[in-house]
Amino acid sequence: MTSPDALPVPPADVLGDDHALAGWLAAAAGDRLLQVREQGLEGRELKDAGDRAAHELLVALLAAHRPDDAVLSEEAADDKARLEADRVWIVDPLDGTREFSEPPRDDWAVHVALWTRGAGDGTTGPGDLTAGAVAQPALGETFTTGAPAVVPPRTSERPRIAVSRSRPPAFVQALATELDAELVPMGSAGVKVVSVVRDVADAYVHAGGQYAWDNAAPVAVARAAGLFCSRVDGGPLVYNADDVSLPDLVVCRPELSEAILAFVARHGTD
Ligand SMILES: Nc1ncnc2c1ncn2[C@@H]1O[C@H](COP(=O)(O)O)[C@@H](OP(=O)(O)O)[C@H]1O
Ligand SMILES: [Mg+2]
Repeated sequence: MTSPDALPVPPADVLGDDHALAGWLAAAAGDRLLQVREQGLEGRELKDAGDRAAHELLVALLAAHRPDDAVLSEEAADDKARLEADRVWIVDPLDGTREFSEPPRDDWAVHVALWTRGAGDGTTGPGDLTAGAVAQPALGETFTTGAPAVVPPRTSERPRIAVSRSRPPAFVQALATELDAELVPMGSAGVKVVSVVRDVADAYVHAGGQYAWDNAAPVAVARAAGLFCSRVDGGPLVYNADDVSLPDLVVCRPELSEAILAFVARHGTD
């Protein structure tokens, strides 16, 4: 257990700003995960210790600083109170748990997103994401909606598609062939989205399974940076739905969305 007196304290200017708080929370959990990685654990023990430590820290900090808000975390039961709440933090305390347990890999992340009732244009249900942050602690980087990243000019003429390292959807290989694209396998949905923000990749395409916590914060950060985000059928990404499954998405430079969605419309994702 994280004892309350071991909790880091957010600076005053962070407390009043959801964007800043999301970034500070993700970075704080990332620092905790870097400490856990130094404890000499391996394999399943290291994965479990990381998941638990980051989850407990985020839940304790949210209880301390946003006591009226609901929380949906990968590492806790979904009590559905969130469906009546006006504000819901959607967190994945450790995304890319597998890669976290394989030092010195750096492709793992902390995701913190805020969903707010009444936000959005009505296409994404009763509310939408209003703040978010993705920390990539092993790089010492945190990307937030508060200070949206400026996506640099594209350095690769040939599109680079970030794809799951352990569960790449089969259709993405055919998509890459059609677009004359290169596949870039890596762990963590957050790291793949951040790789598009950083011009390490130009698109992230996934299907076959994922949950709201895997992509909420990455999508908040990607939208703020001006990237295109949708389901693979072009439909909206809906958060804080009853069903936490959100199995597919496309995040890409805007100029690639048409070709990717057209491929999926023609060939499906089987
Ligand atoms: N087919 C699938 N079904 C369920 N979850 C999936 C999945 N493919 C990827 N994910 C989840 O999405 C996150 C990123 O996966 P990947 O690294 O393979 O791209 C991981 O989250 P966690 O590490 O939080 O479990 C992983 O569990
Ligand atoms: Mg995850």
